[in-house]
Amino acid sequence: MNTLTDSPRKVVPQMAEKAFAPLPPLSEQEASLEVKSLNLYYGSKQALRNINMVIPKKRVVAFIGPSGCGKSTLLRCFNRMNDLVDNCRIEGSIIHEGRDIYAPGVNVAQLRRRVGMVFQKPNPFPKSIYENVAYGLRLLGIKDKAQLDDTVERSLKGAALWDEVKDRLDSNGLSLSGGQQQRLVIARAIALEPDVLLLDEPCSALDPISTAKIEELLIELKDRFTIVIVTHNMQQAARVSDYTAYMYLGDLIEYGETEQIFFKPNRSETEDYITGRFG
Ligand SMILES: Nc1ncnc2c1ncn2[C@@H]1O[C@H](COP(=O)(O)OP(=O)(O)OP(=O)(O)O)[C@@H](O)[C@H]1O
Repeated sequence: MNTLTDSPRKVVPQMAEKAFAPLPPLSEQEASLEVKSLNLYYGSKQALRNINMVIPKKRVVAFIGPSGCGKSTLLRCFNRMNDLVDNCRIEGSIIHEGRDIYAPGVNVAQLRRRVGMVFQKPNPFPKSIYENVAYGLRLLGIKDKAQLDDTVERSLKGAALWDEVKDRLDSNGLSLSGGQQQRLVIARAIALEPDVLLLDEPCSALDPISTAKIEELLIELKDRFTIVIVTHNMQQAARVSDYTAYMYLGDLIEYGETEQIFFKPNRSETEDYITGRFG
């Protein structure tokens, strides 16, 4: 039985063991990702400590915390990007669609199609706008022109970029502005119809107007996708996320509804960070 899809249940965010007060249930949402007793080491250095959390479906979850606290490391665990790091060792499990993504035999390429990723610096391929979006579909063997055209258009519309590029789909993706490039990369990711989108500081290289467009886009996209975003910008976390996780030195210090984390944190460490007394 697929426990995630067959048995709707309350999703209760679990906190680091040393967290003081239990949080109320997040909602009646189903879980998209469930992290269980996750420890991660780079060589002998432990970068994540006993992380337990549930990421609910079709919500935006933000990871915040000072530099080096493990936000990107945790994000990269969700599509096994840390597998690419030589001396990285992981203990514990992450359940996605009822399966531990770290179990033997998991097809990592397939996992990465279901759990797409957008990086800090926009990284379009040096190809046309059209081919950037069609790229993953072609890798899947899709050749039908009408199907490709349709998916490219839907994905560019989904990424709020269609109106700006529909007359120049043959132009190189690298000719777009930084903000447009980031939306192109999002279009490329959603063309594969993932169920989770991971974003690692997607706006840190963008101007405020482009940032605002991406933020609006994320709020629209959560109707279709589960979104996990790492951000240094606390206002951004407050604006776009439903749930916020505060991390410090590899620990998940507090995780809960964004409003609660920002206005009524349970932990003094969270409050110190949110109010700028620390970090
Ligand atoms: N490939 C790696 N090899 C060794 N140590 C690493 C590697 N990547 C990250 N680390 C270390 O793991 C810890 C967590 O890093 P991570 O990049 O996840 O933090 P972060 O919270 O995302 O930081 P930032 O906000 O600065 O991006 C840091 O101490 C970092 O130096």
